[in-house]
Amino acid sequence: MDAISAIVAEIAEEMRAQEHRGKVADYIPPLAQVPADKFGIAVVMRDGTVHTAGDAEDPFSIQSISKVFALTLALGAVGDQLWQRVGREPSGSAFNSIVQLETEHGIPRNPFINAGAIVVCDVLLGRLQPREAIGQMLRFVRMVAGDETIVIDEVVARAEQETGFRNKALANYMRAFGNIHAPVDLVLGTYFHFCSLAMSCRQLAMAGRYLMAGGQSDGHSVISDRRARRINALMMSCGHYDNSGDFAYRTGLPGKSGVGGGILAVAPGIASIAVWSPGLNSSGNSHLGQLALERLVQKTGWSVFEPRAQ
Ligand SMILES: NC(=O)CC[C@H](N)C(=O)O
Repeated sequence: MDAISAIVAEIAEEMRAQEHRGKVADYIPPLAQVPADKFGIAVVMRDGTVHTAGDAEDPFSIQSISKVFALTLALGAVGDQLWQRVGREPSGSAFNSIVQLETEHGIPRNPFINAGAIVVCDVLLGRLQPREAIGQMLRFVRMVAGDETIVIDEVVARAEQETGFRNKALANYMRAFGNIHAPVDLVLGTYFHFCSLAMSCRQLAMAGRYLMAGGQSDGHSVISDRRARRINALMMSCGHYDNSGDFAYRTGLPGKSGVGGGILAVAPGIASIAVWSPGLNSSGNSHLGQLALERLVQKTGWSVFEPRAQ
C-alpha cells in the first residue's frame, strides 16, 4: 500500500476507537439525525491521486465550508472592493455572534463568520437574482470538484430557513447600518441554500484542489495564485471561528469547518484534505475532524510551517 493510503487508513482506525466525539448539531432535525459514529477522510494529492478511508463517500451538510466557495465567487465578482464591506481579522467570538457588529458599524470581522458570509451573499446579489446566485454556486462547486452529482439538500435549506432567527437578526442589523442592500429574505435564502450543499469527503477534497494548487484545477485556472494564497491565509486565521488559533497551532494548515462536522484543509502544493465527523466541540468545529488533521500533519509533516528545502 502507498504510504499516504496507509496513514489515512491508520487515522480512520484510530478515530473509530475514540470515545469522546463531541456533540452533534441539533438546531435542525436533519443535522440532529446524523449518527455520531460517522468518520470519513479523503486526501487528494497534487498529482490527482485520491486516498480515502471510513465514510468518505457519504454526503453530509457542508454548512459553513460553503463560505470559502462563496468568498471565491464574490472576489471573482467585485475583487478587492469586497473588503470595504467585510474585514479580514479573526473575530474571537462565536460563528453567529452579533456583538461586534454594533461597535464596528455593521462591518463583519471576516467572511467566514455568519455575518460576513451573509454580506458576501449580498454582494453576489448585487449582480444576480437569488436563483442565479444559487445556480452559480452549484455550477462552481461541481466544476471544481469535477462532479456533476453534487446537490443542495432542500430539506436542510428549509429547516435553516425556519430556524434561522439569529441569521435573520444579523442580516437585519447589518441592513440598518447600510451593509446589506438586497431584501433580507432574498439574501438569507441564498445563504441558507449555500449552507445546504451536500458533499462527501471525496467531493470536498476534490473541490479544494484549486486552493492547494495555486488556483489551478484540472489544468485550468480557477483563480489567480495570489488569490488562492490569500484565501488560504484567511482560512488559517479565521476558518474555525474563535477556535482558529488553536486549530492553526495544532495543524499548521488553512482549514474551514462547518457545523455539519466537515473540515476542508489545504496543504498548499501538496494535498487537499476533507474530514468529516459530526460531533462538534464547544466552538462548533468537528472534534474528531480536528484531531484527525492533527494526526495527519504529525505523520506527514505537511504543516505550512515545516521548514522545506528550497
Ligand atoms: N458554523 C456553521 O456551519 C454555521 C452554518 C449554519 N447554517 C448557520 O448559519 O448557523
